Order: sequence, then C-alpha cells, then structure tokens
Amino acid sequence: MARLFATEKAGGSALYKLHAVTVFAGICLVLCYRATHVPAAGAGRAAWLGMLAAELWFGFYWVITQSVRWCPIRRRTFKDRLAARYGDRLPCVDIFVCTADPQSEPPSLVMATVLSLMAYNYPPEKLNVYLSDDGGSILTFYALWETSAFAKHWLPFCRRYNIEPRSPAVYFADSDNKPNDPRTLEEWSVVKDLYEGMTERIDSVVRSGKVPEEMKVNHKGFSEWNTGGTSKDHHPIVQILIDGKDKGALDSGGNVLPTLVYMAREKRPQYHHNFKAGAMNALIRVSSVISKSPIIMNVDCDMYSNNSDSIREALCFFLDEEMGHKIAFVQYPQNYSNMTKNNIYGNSFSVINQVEFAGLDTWGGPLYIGTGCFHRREILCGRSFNKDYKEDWDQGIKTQHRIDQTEEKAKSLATCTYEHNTQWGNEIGLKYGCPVEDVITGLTIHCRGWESVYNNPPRAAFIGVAPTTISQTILQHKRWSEGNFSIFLSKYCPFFFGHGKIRLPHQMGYCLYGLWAPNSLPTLYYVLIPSLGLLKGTPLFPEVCYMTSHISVSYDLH
Ligand SMILES: O=c1ccn([C@@H]2O[C@H](COP(=O)(O)OP(=O)(O)O[C@H]3O[C@H](CO)[C@@H](O)[C@H](O)[C@H]3O)[C@@H](O)[C@H]2O)c(=O)[nH]1
Ligand SMILES: [Mn+2]
Repeated sequence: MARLFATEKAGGSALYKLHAVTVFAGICLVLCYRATHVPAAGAGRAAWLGMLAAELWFGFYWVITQSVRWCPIRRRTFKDRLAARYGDRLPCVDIFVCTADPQSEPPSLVMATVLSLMAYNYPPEKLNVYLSDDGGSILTFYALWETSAFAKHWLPFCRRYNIEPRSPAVYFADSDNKPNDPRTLEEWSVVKDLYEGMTERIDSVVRSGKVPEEMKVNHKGFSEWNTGGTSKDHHPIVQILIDGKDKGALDSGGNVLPTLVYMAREKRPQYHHNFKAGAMNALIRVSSVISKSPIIMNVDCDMYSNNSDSIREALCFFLDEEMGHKIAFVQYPQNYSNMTKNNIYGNSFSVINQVEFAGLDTWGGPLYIGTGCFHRREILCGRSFNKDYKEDWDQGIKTQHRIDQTEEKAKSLATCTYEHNTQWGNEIGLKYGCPVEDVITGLTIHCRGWESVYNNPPRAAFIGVAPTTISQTILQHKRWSEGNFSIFLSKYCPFFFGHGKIRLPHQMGYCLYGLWAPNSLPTLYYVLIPSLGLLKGTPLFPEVCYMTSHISVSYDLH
C-alpha cells in the first residue's frame, strides 16, 4: 500500500562529512600540539593545562554533536493519499492549550490561538479544544466565553475562503489579506468588526480586572467565582462552553462546532501544583470523560496554528501502515514571529529546527519540546511498545451526556488530591519534578520502545512569541540548561537509563542538551584566560608566521 509519508536524506550530507573529517583532524592536531608543548612550571603551565582541558572538553562535545549532524533526514507527507484512503473517517483529536496568567499572557492573544486551533481543516465534530487556566481567572473564562460566540462566525469564514493563517489577530493585522471583491469585502468587514469588538471587550475587562455584573447572567459558569478564591487557592472548575455533540450547537453556516472546554484545576497552597506538567495531566483526565480522543495535541497559549493542515499531516505519520504503529508522537518545530532584527539572542533556534532535530529523527526521533506536539493518548498514559498492539483509532466519547453531570465528574478528576498514591506524574502522563518536564517525558517514551517523528513543513505549523529582552532570554535558557543538566545527572541520564533501550547516537543527541550547562565553564575559561594571558604576556597559542613579499616576519604576542 502506498505510504502516507516519505523519508529522504537531507542534501549536502557528503559535503558535511568531508567538512567534519577536516574538523576532526584539526581537533587532533590542536590536542597534539597542546600535549607536546606544555611550558615549564612557572611559565604559564597551569593556564596551558587548563586550555588543554577545555580543548579536550570541546573535542568531546563536538563528537557528541556529530550524532545530530551526521545524517539528518526530512519527512514529507501525502495528505491527498490520507484523504483518498480515509475520507472523513479520521480519529478524534483533543487539543490542549495551557495558559497561566492573564497579565503576562493577554487573554485576547490566547483567544486568537484558541480560534486558530478551532479552525483547523478537520471535521469539527472530531475536534475538541481544551483551555487550561492555571491562573484560575474569571477574566480568562470571560474571554473564552466571548470566543465561543465569535467562533460561530470565524470558523465558517475561514472555511469558505480557505484563509491562512487562522488566527484572527494575525490574519486581520495583515492588510494584504483585505479582499478586492466587494461581496467578499463586505463579509470580511463584518467578521473583522465582530473580532475587533470582541477583542476590545476582552481587553477592557482585563484592564478593569473584573467582569461586569450584567455579563455574568449570560453563562452559568461565571457563578464558579462567586465563592471568592484566588489564583493559588480555589476549587476545580470545568465548564463545557460548546458541546460538539449537541445538535443545536451550530455555527452561522449551519455546521457543527468543535467542543470547547474551560478548565482550571484545583489549587491549594499546601499542595504542589507541578506547573505545566500538572496542568497537562489534569487535562488528560478531564478530557477522558468528555471526549477521550486517541490523539492529543498540545500548544502553549502564545503559539497559534499557522497551517490549518497540521492535524492531517500528523495523521499521515500515525496512520501509515508500515511505520505508524511505532510512532508515539509527532513534534513540530517552535517558530517565532517576533525575532529582533539581527536575532541577537539567538532565539530563532535555526540550528535546532533545521539541523539537530532532523538529525535526531534518524536515530529514533526528536525530543518532546512541550508545544506543537501530537501524542497518542495511550502512550502518553504509560503504554510500552509492543508490535502486536493495535491502536483503536475509533475510540472516543461520541454520545451526548448531560453536561452538568459530565462537568461534575470532570471536576473530581481535577482536584489536588486526585493524584495521591497514583502513578500520575511518574508512569502516567507528563513527569513531575523537572524544569523541562517535556524532555524527560519524551525520553521515557523513547525508552519504552517508541519512536517519534519530526515534521517541519515549508509552511510553519505553529508560530509563537519568543523572549524579547535579555533577562527573559537568560531566564528561559537557565531553565532549559538547568533542566536538561539535571536529567543528565539523575537516574534518567540518557547514557545509563537509555542504555540498551535507545541507540547510542540517540543517547548522545539527548546528552547534547544535557551538557549545555557544563559547556559554559570551558567556554568561560576559553574567553577569559587567553585574554588575561595576553595582558600578562603568557603565550597560550602558537606563534603566527606571516610571509610578506621577501622577508619572513616572526610575530609574537609579547
Ligand atoms: O504553572 C504553569 C506554568 C506554565 N504554564 C504554561 O506553560 C507554557 C510554557 O510556559 P512558558 O513560561 O511560556 O515557558 P517557555 O520557556 O516559553 O516554554 C518552553 O519550555 C517549556 C519547558 O521545556 C515547555 O514546557 C514549553 O512548551 C516551551 O515552549 C505556557 O503556555 C504557560 O501558560 C502552565 O500552564 N502552568
Ligand atoms: Mn513561552
């Protein structure tokens, strides 16, 4: 049967290997020189040996990086074959969006993300969007309620004109998207006005910090906030704003709408909430009584969908007859739209996105990086690889139940104590206790025998907001370096934990990130000591000889 995706070697690999061989020779020569030219004691020997140690480290680290550079591959999907083979008989998909704070993550932008996800080119009755609000804020709930109303106009508009991207914020901000045809223009203006009206209302409610009383009568959900409570101390809240199974919930074009759910898990000061991993695990459970789709996709609230075909592309991997049964998750790259002119903080992750993840894909797949990722529910919940296991792509809750009963059941799954004495956060769901919960979760999935796939289509699937200041950048890098290093030092060290479970280059690939933090020490040494040596007149590098026309000048730094 024709494959649903193709795997190709990335171009230029032979050239790269040639280059790597020369670099390797260079490294050997440098180390040789260092080892054979150690100065006498007192003439800078300590500094020299330090240079040797740093160079040994760099050489070692360079070898580690070869795992992800040696033979990158590219994946290409065949959505037309998927369509021909399955038509609309596709699995249900649950989409999880995490937000934490209405002040630093403005609800109007979160809602643009939610709308872009609801508008996927996918049968709406099979789509369920969940928003987890770790801020437990009535402002975010209000914004989502507004969104549920606007979606009735936005979704049919997206479909009718097949627009991209489907985040209204981004779409309307680009004046090139303004249609010329007068009839279309009229509809465009109506939808744009509705969108701007909604955004203004949300922003003004967020600015004032409270929802006007007359708005609160519009939905029973607002009463959840009647009892007081703060963002760190409140009962669990689950509100199904749109029930996709309700035959009466239709958009303005008469089509079914995707299910839309608001969740704020219970928070109490005496219980640790485990940050995003805790929110994700609560979402896994809550969704299991509302939709229970076999596929779970998750994104950060600032990452809108830029490509409405991403679900179908991910399914080309999962539903592929030959390889699909091995694939646990499909990871898309993190792309950003707000890069500073010269990308001075290196936030675009071009090397990771273009090279390293494609390189990791050769050896068993990219890391799970917490956003823009499609998982199989069963595997995220702890299943180990077994070649005879057949996924039930039909699973999911398809019949309508009473909303209030479902909500009550869901709430009981989002309490602080639910996970006590269970394997949640350990064997089941995302792992707790690590600043990069995503990476360690992905590692355990790989070690349970599964593979992952990296999909980087020409049209970016997700676009987010990168840190824009040096302090935000440093904070983020500190968390990532610290998190990956703590994995390296823990019992999950890829070389030991992964031994016999994942291939050596795959272990090396994981360690590349695990060793980011210690890499800083030799780097610091290498930028500081030679400069100090220069001031003191201690040479740490060989003499450089210039050949001018006739005479040869020997140039020494001291
Ligand atoms: O207690 C919390 C803290 C954070 N979040 C959400 O988690 C996401 C990521 O948090 P953010 O503060 O934006 O961290 P980043 O450094 O941007 O996140 C990157 O790094 C994290 C750790 O590796 C991954 O989980 C993320 O997906 C990845 O985008 C956001 O949507 C937050 O709203 C929660 O839901 N609850
Ligand atoms: Mn972020």
